[in-house]
Amino acid sequence: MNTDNGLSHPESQWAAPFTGDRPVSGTVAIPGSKSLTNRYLVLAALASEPSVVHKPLYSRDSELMIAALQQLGAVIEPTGVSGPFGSDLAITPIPSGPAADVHRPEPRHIDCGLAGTVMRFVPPVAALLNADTQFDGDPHARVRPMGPVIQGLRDLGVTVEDDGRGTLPLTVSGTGRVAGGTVTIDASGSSQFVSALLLSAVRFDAPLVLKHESDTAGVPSLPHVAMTVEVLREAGVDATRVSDTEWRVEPTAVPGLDVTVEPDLSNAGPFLAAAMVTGGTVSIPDWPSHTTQGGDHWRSILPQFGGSVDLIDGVLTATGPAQLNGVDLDLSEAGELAPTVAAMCALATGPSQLRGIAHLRGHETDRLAALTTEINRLGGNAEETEDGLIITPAPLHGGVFHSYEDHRMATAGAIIGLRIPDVSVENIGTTSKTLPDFPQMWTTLVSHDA
Ligand SMILES: O=C(O)C1=C[C@@H](OP(=O)(O)O)[C@@H](O)[C@H](O)C1
Ligand SMILES: C=C(OP(=O)(O)O)C(=O)O
Repeated sequence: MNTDNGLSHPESQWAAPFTGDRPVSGTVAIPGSKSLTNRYLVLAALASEPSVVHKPLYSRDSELMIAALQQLGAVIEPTGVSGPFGSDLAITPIPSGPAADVHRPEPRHIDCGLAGTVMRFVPPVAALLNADTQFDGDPHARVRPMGPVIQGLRDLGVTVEDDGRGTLPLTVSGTGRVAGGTVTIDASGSSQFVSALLLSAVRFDAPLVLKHESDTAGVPSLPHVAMTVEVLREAGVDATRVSDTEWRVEPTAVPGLDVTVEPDLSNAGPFLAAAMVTGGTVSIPDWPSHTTQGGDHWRSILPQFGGSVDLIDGVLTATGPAQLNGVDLDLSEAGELAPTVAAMCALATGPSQLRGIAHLRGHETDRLAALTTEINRLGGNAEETEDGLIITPAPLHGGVFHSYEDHRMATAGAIIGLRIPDVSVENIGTTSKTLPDFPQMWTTLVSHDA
């Protein structure tokens, strides 16, 4: 069995651990949610008092968010109180008020990496400063859609310059204030366009009424918008979901936050899938009894593959079936689970159809194309539809599973490698986007004798 954690050579191929017929069983503690960590950081930076975020995620996406907010004037430091995944964070907010800088400072530069939360959530924060802020990121970040954030800010009176493609790179020229008002955007490409404007609206001059209008589709990943509204409301902000196409946020002097980040339930997915595809049993502690994370959908998804799921005293336990069923799933509410689901479908005994995820073409990579190519490269039978994938059982064989700089592609390859010998994942280090310890955690779980 391979025990190289792959981190020493992040560009190399990582031999995925293969278990043969042995069930994978064990307990895996999962670090904090990317989505909650980055929302809390943004809101803490916009608050009117210092905040503490307990159990934050430490990963490339959250570190990019910390660096971005520091560029804009927030002070973010470890408190010195540490848990298993790192220190809690103390955040002193960005100084508020119009023209906080008497002399307009030199332009600031923000690296978004490939983080959707950074490239979407931070430009509206920059709009609140009396400064120019330039945003850019990884090569693939330059094709992820940004148009509705740009248009929304322009409709609010903010000057945003891009090269006309509606993507990074772009420059936000803030004046120190954003008026607020009613704005309509097409958020069918990403729920993050909605969350971005709602979060910064706490510091707008007047209430924000944000509407979604589209000829093609509704807002995907609605639980993530619900998460934004809940994070705002828990912080004392008057934020309202009027409908699935309209939200309202009142400007509020946000008191300091004292919040604890839940484990990342989407990142629990590959470990639960390990139980599912090998007929094993995997438990995840600290599963929240109430959550807005889309990853809570595992509780309804895994039984459709034939597995069983129990949530007892905050521990979620999944047990895999003798043979995986195919599934027919609308994943529009939880598209970020799709690569993990697709890996299970590729190992299932019946055909599967995944629907409602056309917007995955704008994720870290075009995930529908990437999953189709990589599953078929290993002998599988996957095809793209207009809004998803059809995956039909076919005998798989070993080979290289390419990750396209996408953490969830890399973990999908690892799942398939549990059951198919000689699968290598190219650039397993890309899992550092949200789960830097993935290779070590995976190897530890898979090597564990139940
Ligand atoms: O707001 C967030 O934290 C996220 C929203 C979703 O984006 P999309 O609506 O673009 O799928 C999700 O897929 C992404 O991983 C995180
Ligand atoms: C789509 C994802 O990330 P991002 O926040 O970069 O959009 C994801 O993590 O699956």
